[in-house]
Amino acid sequence: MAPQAPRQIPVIVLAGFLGSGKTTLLNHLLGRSGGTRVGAVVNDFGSIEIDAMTVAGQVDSMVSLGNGCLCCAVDTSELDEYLERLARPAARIDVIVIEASGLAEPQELIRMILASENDRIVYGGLTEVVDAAEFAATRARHPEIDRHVAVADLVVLNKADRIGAEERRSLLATLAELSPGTPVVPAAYGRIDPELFFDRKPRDEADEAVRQLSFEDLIRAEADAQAAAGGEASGEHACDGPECCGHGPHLHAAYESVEFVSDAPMNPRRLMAFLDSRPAGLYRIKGFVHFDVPENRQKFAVHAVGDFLRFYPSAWQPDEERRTQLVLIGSGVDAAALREELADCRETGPERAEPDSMWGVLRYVLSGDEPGDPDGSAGLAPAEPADLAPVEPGDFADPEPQAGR
Ligand SMILES: Nc1nc2c(ncn2[C@@H]2O[C@H](COP(=O)(O)OP(=O)(O)OP(=O)(O)O)[C@@H](O)[C@H]2O)c(=O)[nH]1
Repeated sequence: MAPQAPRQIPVIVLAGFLGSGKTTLLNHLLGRSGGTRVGAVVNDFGSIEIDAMTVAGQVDSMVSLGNGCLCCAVDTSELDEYLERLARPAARIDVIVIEASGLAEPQELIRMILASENDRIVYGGLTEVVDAAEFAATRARHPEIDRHVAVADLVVLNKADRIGAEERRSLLATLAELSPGTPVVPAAYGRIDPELFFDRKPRDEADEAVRQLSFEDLIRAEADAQAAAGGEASGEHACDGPECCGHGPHLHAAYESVEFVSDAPMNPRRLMAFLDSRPAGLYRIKGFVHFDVPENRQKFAVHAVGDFLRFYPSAWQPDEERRTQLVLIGSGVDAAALREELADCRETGPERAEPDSMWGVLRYVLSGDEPGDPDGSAGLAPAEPADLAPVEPGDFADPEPQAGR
């Protein structure tokens, strides 16, 4: 009897602009993977690997890559090494998910996976997560996003809880136009059916409009782009700069990340003043905050995406160092000034902040009726759509949150 060819492990790329909900979706899938063993490559744009910390502990095997976008930070052979680690038979992984940074070029990742010499893996498709509340503004700033949607095999219209029926209809029509024939799944908190992700049915090869891009397609696309740019095409991707791929600057060329770490606790009022006045270019903030305020000594995960701001309290692990770790990602931001402003938010004296100093923070915490973080990872993936905590009139000395925040 001829030996059976080993089953190939699908490698799925999970992409989407900054803060669209990739980690939330991945956590949802990991919590519901059943017997499917998932390996993950998690790529953080900043050098503090917040996403990796959030996913760790849930995934069966993980490789984390910080400080840059996968599309430029590694080449095919390096990515191959990471995939090799996850695909080794001893790990018994069924599917590998690459969570790209919110600024990565998915096409470059696909190209690298298709060029992989590892015969235990096979490209499994691109899932593009779209932030329903931010998509229109993001497209206006970055028309390149259209290209990402166009090459997707599955589009998740996430944060559907943040938009109305009319906007939802209009977004679905736009997405259908950008990626004809591609399934679009509206979701809140990335709660899609795991079957959709792990067990995707092969596309109908006869249907040109909806079929998955092949390596030849990508080579051809690259050749066309290179020819248009007056250069030579090559099969191997060796990205050496923002303009190198022939289709305009990579998204991350316009962004920088600023990291902030403090062992001293943060003063809640000063931190809220910083967050409420954050510059428009500072699109994304994520991380964990340590407040040493009586009754509020939990670990507070914080997320800002555009105008959106939320805190998610959870318990510190017994052996976890209580410290603040933040990554701020923006365009045209003054990194030194941001670091200085954050340093000024630290508690300096021996006196402790009063419990009522937390009110400004607690306004951005999900209400007590919410099931909260289902996996205990960092409060990043509430199991239900969320409202802000109910606020009694006159409860707070500070003004109400601004619209959208
Ligand atoms: N209202 C609402 N918030 C969501 C939804 N999905 C995710 N979020 C919140 O959006 C914020 C960002 O989510 P993440 O999953 O960290 O986004 P991401 O795409 O991994 O972010 P980057 O890796 O920085 O690009 C968090 O506060 C999430 O709780 C959703 O469907 N609705």
